[in-house]
Amino acid sequence: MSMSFSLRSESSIPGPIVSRPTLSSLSRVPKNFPACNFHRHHIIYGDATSLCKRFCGLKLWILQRLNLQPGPAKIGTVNKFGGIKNKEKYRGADPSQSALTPKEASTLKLHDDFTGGAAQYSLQPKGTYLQYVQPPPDESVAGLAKSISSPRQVPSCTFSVNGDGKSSLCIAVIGATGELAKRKIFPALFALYYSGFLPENAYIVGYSRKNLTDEDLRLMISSTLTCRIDHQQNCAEKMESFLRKTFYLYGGYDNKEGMSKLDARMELLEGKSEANRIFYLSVPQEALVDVTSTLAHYAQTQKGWNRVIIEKPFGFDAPSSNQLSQFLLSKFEENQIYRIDHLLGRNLIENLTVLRFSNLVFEPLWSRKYIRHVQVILSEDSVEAAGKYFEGYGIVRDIVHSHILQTIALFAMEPPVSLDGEDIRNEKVKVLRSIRSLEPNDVILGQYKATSGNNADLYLNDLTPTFFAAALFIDNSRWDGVPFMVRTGMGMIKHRVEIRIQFHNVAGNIYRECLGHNVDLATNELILRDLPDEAILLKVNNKMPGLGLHLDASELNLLYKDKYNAEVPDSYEHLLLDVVDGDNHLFMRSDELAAAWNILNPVLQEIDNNNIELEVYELGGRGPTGAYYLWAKHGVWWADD
Ligand SMILES: NC(=O)C1=CN([C@@H]2O[C@H](COP(=O)(O)OP(=O)(O)OC[C@H]3O[C@@H](n4cnc5c(N)ncnc54)[C@H](OP(=O)(O)O)[C@@H]3O)[C@@H](O)[C@H]2O)C=CC1
Ligand SMILES: O=C1O[C@H](COP(=O)(O)O)[C@@H](O)[C@H](O)[C@H]1O
Repeated sequence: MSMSFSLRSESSIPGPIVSRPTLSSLSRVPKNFPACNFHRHHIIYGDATSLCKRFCGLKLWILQRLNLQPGPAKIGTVNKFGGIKNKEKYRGADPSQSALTPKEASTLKLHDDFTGGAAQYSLQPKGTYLQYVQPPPDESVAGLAKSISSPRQVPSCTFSVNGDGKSSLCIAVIGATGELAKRKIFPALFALYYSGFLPENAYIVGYSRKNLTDEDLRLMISSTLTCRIDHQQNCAEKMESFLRKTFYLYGGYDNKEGMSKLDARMELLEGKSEANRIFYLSVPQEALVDVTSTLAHYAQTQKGWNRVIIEKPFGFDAPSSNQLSQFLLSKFEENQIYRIDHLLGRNLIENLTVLRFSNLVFEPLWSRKYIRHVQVILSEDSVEAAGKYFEGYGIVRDIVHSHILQTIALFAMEPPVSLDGEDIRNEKVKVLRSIRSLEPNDVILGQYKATSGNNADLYLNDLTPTFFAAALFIDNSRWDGVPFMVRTGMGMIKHRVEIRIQFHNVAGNIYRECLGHNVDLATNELILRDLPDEAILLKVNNKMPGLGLHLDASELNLLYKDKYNAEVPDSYEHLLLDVVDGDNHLFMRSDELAAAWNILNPVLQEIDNNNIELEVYELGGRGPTGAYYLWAKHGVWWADD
């Protein structure tokens, strides 16, 4: 039997606007929204040598690159926007090498410098309009253009240069030709633009090494922009205007010419008013050091704040990650750095804190006194990620280090002083530092079995785990002795993301005769589910109707799709908006990163030294049987898939 209950708030929520009822969004909901006032705030079938080249080589390479960089030279001081105040200093000593001022840019024929000889702009006398002239087709993009499905032509356009005194926002997507940019970043930016979450004077500038034009980029991304089912009004128009605000520049990642061109282009768009910039570094790790150093010196604005988004993986292990962090911190202030793990942009994650800290009924139960164990489950039915950087990294580095440990930190932290990002990060890092280093015998690692019928991409080296299960313990007074059972894998039976909290039995239960050996009846369980079907479920006992006394374990069920008639925004959208807002609570700070590596280090060392055998499991199955034994060892019963 299942019961449903509805968590209706006092004021009913108006229609489609409610795209993201989360903590961090409350400060930006439209005025008519009834909200409270927050302070915003492989097994290898190949040879081991090539494996080692790939596996260890990258790590060494990164370290070498890091060591080769010139010493720390953080330039300028950070202003209240997190931006660097003294631009002259970070531009470098030779003024003749510095980037163009808007004035210089306005007199420049942008023909070659800005578009690789493809597009032309001309500045009108008063400096308010640039005329964009459609470039002739460029052979270099013929292949790319062919690959574009149903391109939406954007006509030649004019755009207004920001001259109205309002602050502007330029979002530079570095690695703009990549998969991530195409599939996730540009669509998320469009969704934010569509919903009015980007400032009026927002511009998007794609940057990469390929010789493309503005128009090429627009064609490329236009096939991936979509409007939500519940947000369809003026969709085509909005796409067009978004594309008009989108530009492309090509250049190297390691030279100041490229980054200075980027800076000049953004200055031209920004005009004279306050200008803020976000740099989304959607490039492989190999390119990160080059990009960040030149970007820090040549592409930051001094007319507002600069924020840098760094993609996973965040290093390879503790030493490489620490070095990378030190390097980044020699170029940027901590509060400028946003390390993104898009899985943390899910509704479930934000709900962890909302549920706990905005209800009276959960927080008092949130400790070892009432909670027997917690299960954190993230299984993917797909193996899509296997072809990417995943090989050589594996699931521990890819998913456990950031996503799982961050989830546990948010779940288990003490109440933060406020919703301010730093207050939350202060609490998260305490949890991470209290988590006991993982003992290899408390860990089950597995790898899905690729068979001859499978795509070659699925074959991984034998040091790449695709399944991880472990019991983690937080050695602090709140959580002492409570096992946090983690299970995450690829190529599993079901796509499932949930947190299950099982409570202790009722002491001296006067209904024990009615419970028998039914564990469901003996235990209350709170399930926070993201996939499939986002829901909050609470298992409680109740009396079945009728004569006699029969207890039934029922679920109080808040099923999101029934309750909210709104599409859940993509997690990139959520997190990008957080960056725009300067809300960094879902992004890992350097000390969190280091603490997380310390937990995993013993296991990573065993994997890297080839001391742990990966248990092979069938694709589409339930994963290694060892995980069931591990669960049993800790007295936890397996929540079935
Ligand atoms: N895709 C995903 O789902 C996920 C991605 N990530 C992270 O985001 C990054 C970007 O992802 P994705 O777009 O899929 O990656 P890509 O491999 O597609 O790289 C993105 C762009 O970076 C440039 N690039 C590629 N290799 C190099 C290199 N060796 N040196 C310099 N530039 C290079 C290319 O642009 P050009 O040649 O035009 O300069 C490419 O288009 C990944 O490396 C990873 O770190 C993290 C989690 C998931
Ligand atoms: O960050 C990652 O996420 C994907 C899963 O993302 P989703 O949005 O498709 O659920 C995962 O496959 C990949 O390994 C990881 O790096």
